[in-house]
Amino acid sequence: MARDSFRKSLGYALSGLAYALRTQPNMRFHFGAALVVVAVALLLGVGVRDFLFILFAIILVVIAEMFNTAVETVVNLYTNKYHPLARVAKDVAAGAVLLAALNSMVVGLLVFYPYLHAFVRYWARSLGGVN
Ligand SMILES: Nc1ncnc2c1ncn2[C@@H]1O[C@H](COP(=O)(O)OP(=O)(O)OP(=O)(O)O)[C@@H](O)[C@H]1O
Repeated sequence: MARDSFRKSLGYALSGLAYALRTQPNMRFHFGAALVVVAVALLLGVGVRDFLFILFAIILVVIAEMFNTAVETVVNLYTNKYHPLARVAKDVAAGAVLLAALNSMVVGLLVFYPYLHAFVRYWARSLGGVN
């Protein structure tokens, strides 16, 4: 019984995730960017802690985007006419996505900077440039 109910809930949750991916171009962009970032992190061999920071930042953006989609959907269900509160709800939800995205950029810069710096120095040195 409990297992059936868990399976059903999991199905609903996965269909919510699939809906967001299918209908939200931003969500697809976040997923694409996340794949690239994870691939670069693996290529550079970042440490486990740094990898976790990156993972948390990525997941935070995806979660914010999904709540944004949920808020937009509920607002659209309620009204398709202009309403100042509808604007506030959508703008606040969009603001959450923006914050999560800015956070992921800062995390990415802080985590990747030493690796990219070392990488650039290595190539510069092997090309006989900067020491
Ligand atoms: N019913 C409404 N009343 C008032 N303002 C609205 C309403 N619907 C949307 N807006 C304003 O338009 C902006 C964009 O709304 P919209 O629903 O197109 O979101 P979006 O971010 O473009 O959606 P998507 O993620 O699907 O691209 C909102 O952030 C809000 O400022």
